[in-house]
Amino acid sequence: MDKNSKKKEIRKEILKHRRSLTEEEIRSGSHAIAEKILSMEVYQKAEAVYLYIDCKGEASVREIYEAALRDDKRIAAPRVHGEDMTFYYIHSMEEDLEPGYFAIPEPKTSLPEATDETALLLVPGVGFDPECHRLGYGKGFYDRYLSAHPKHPTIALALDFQIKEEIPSDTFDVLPDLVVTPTKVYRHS
Ligand SMILES: Nc1nc2c(c(=O)[nH]1)N(C=O)[C@@H](CNc1ccc(C(=O)N[C@@H](CCC(=O)O)C(=O)O)cc1)CN2
Ligand SMILES: Nc1ncnc2c1ncn2[C@@H]1O[C@H](COP(=O)(O)OP(=O)(O)OP(=O)(O)O)[C@@H](O)[C@H]1O
Repeated sequence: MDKNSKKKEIRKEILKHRRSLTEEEIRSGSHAIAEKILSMEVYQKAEAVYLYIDCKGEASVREIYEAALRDDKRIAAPRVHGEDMTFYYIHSMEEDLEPGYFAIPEPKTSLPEATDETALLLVPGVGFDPECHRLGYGKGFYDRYLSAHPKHPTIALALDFQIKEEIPSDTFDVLPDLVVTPTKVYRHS
């Protein structure tokens, strides 16, 4: 099977599994992930955190968002423009977002564009492998963003079922520095 068909197959399988999760599974897994990330120096030293607005069974960034607010860090979230993604600073998930690309809440364009090139960037994903290869929705938004903004430290969040033995990789893939799950931290070699 070619690489893209293989990716499609893995994506389909993981998304199917994701739809069967309970709120409680997502909540407890996301809590364990948040505890790990919040204890890391890379979080504690970050002046800003670029997060994603989780939906449809993705690992939740809520606790990290709340901690970052308390810790007086700047917080930014992505908005899709054509093939690209721009981050905007937000103060509140309740007030600063509106429904956007595929109904994912996105920051309003009246907000200031984020300019913190060394912010800690939290990466969403559909699947990962122990070498930190990442499978997304197949549109390449994070690969393109990270190849244009290479200075961010990056941490991907995943529940354990999202880790597969091997995700086929492409030369343009930009791997996150770490993949954090409720039970493990993966770092590529
Ligand atoms: N929470 C979150 N925000 C994000 C991303 C993400 O992965 N997660 N993105 C990362 O790139 C960007 C948006 N990328 C997306 C790319 C494709 C689809 C998409 O095709 N969705 C379809 C099919 C998914 C499915 O089969 O479930 C859909 O929602 O119907 C959605 C988002 C920016 N914001
Ligand atoms: N740096 C880049 N410059 C231009 N195109 C790119 C770049 N990175 C990825 N792409 C394009 O994006 C498409 C999707 O890539 P890939 O299958 O790796 O997506 P994905 O990582 O699963 O999805 P996503 O990043 O949206 O969550 C590819 O067809 C590729 O051509």
